[in-house]
Amino acid sequence: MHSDVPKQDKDHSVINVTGLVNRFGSHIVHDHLDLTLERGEILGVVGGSGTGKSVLLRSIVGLRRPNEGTIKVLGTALHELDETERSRIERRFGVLFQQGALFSSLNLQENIALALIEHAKLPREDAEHLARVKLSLVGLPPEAALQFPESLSGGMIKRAALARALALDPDILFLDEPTAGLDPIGAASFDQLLVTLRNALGFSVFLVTHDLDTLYAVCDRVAVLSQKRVLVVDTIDKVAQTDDEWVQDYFHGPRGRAAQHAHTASSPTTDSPE
Ligand SMILES: Nc1ncnc2c1ncn2[C@@H]1O[C@H](COP(=O)(O)OP(=O)(O)OP(=O)(O)O)[C@@H](O)[C@H]1O
Repeated sequence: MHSDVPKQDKDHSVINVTGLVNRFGSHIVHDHLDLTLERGEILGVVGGSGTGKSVLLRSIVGLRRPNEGTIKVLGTALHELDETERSRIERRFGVLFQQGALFSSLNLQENIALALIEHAKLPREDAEHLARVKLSLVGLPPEAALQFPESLSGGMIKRAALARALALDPDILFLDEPTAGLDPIGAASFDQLLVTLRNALGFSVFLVTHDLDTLYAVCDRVAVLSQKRVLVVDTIDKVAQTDDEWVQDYFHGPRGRAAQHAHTASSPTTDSPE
């Protein structure tokens, strides 16, 4: 599936993290961590619990100011910008947090329109029209536009949250555990949707996940966080060969082997033209 990656310009990475340090009191989470997200790629970020995946994501999207280091997003160092300039760059991000975070008092169309009214200053009618387009983009039926989050399945909520993250046509999509809580069929269908949209729209994806099936199905590269840094970042097959205890347990334990077999078995079918 990842053979379909849009053409990448290796000189134009969209995120450059250099020498990142994050600490909470005496607890050092990141110690001079470096990482790059290339234009158009889906980068999976994995690591044991507490290795700092979410803190890294929050630092990059500007929700946490790092103690040291530089984070360049789309060529600009975020933390050097004033509020107005930063929000201009941040509009080019789409973020989907683990807890979907749709407003329960708004229907789906209103949830998505809100971002368009607030940030793109669209009139309500245009915003709601565009919201319906986004909902259909993520595969939701027209009638879902008027439904409220509480009446939807977990899979539909994830899709609606993705539609909202895509509302402003982002250059970079940040996803924190997007398939958590979905059954395997719902998760596989979300993975497929993500690849389809990335191929069609060309955005870059920073994906934090524990889901091995997702890693095999969607990621062009995988970064492993360990010992306060990026231990390795490469294609999943190369990462899986890294001589590290956590990597070996993760990729070659029972779940890792099952995910790899499932991917190998499905590859010829998914890669062949329809
Ligand atoms: N606001 C905070 N105050 C203090 N410590 C924090 C704070 N946020 C995160 N941490 C600590 O930073 C470390 C990294 O947390 P983070 O949530 O990024 O881990 P993670 O890799 O995403 O873990 P998981 O896979 O379990 O979600 C943890 O030890 C956590 O307790």
